[in-house]
Amino acid sequence: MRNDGRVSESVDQSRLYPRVTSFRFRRGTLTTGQQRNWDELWPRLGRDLAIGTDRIPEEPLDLPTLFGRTAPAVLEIGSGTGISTAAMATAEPDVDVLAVEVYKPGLAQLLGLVDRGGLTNVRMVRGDAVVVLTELLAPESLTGIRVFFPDPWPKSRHHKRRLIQSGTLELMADRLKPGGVLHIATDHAGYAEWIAEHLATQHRDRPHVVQATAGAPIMLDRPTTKFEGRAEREGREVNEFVYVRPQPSPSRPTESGGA
Ligand SMILES: C[S@@+](CC[C@H](N)C(=O)[O-])C[C@H]1O[C@@H](n2cnc3c(N)ncnc32)[C@H](O)[C@@H]1O
Repeated sequence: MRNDGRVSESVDQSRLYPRVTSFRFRRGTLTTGQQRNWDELWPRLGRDLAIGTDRIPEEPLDLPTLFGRTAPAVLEIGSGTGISTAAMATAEPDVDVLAVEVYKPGLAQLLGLVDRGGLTNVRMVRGDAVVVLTELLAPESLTGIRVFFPDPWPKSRHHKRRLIQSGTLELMADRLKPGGVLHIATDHAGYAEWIAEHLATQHRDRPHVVQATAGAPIMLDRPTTKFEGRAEREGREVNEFVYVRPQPSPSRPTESGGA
């Protein structure tokens, strides 16, 4: 597809495109209240991305301008109905949250939660999170990335649609600041195995994440969403992955003692 130079050279583009999307379009009608929220709030809080192969590249986001301040920023991929987004943004007012979702009624619900909660630290994008990562966000711009209950695409022939792939992991790692956290949760055993395998086989000489061993710079407590509640009732284990982008290793002194 494109590479206009904005994408960090360290991310292997050939592993991202061509790609199939990790979502399927779902029709969704807004309730009257949601439509009112959409009309009133979306122009201020949300941004629509074009979808399709013939679209023109998106303008990159300037996070301080978007949020009106400079603060640690978290990207939540596939925010669904925004339950976790709103709860975590409420609990962490000093952190800015960018929620990306393709499902319009979910975003409309989140708009309502943001409005009722008086939240000033949430912004939304309607579109493909891979486009957001590739075109809108700069390398080392995020303190966290949350991927809660990504669609598991359980059939083997659909595994290529899973959001977590080597290329997307590398892209996520590239967009994280050193020390930034990638937090993934899934209730699907097969997807958990897949994620663990992909995390374990990252190229260590390319942007990557490693298992977190110390405290994280953002909260890790999630509220129970619809997906987690159902998993609990049905006896499925929720697997959680908390990984961080390592700090660059300090340059070794040369033999003459210089840096
Ligand atoms: C299974 S739901 C989980 C929703 C929410 N995270 C939760 O825990 O309730 C997965 C969501 O991810 C969204 N999604 C999947 N791939 C996406 C992508 N590439 N960009 C944006 N949203 C995506 C889907 O539309 C769906 O709403």
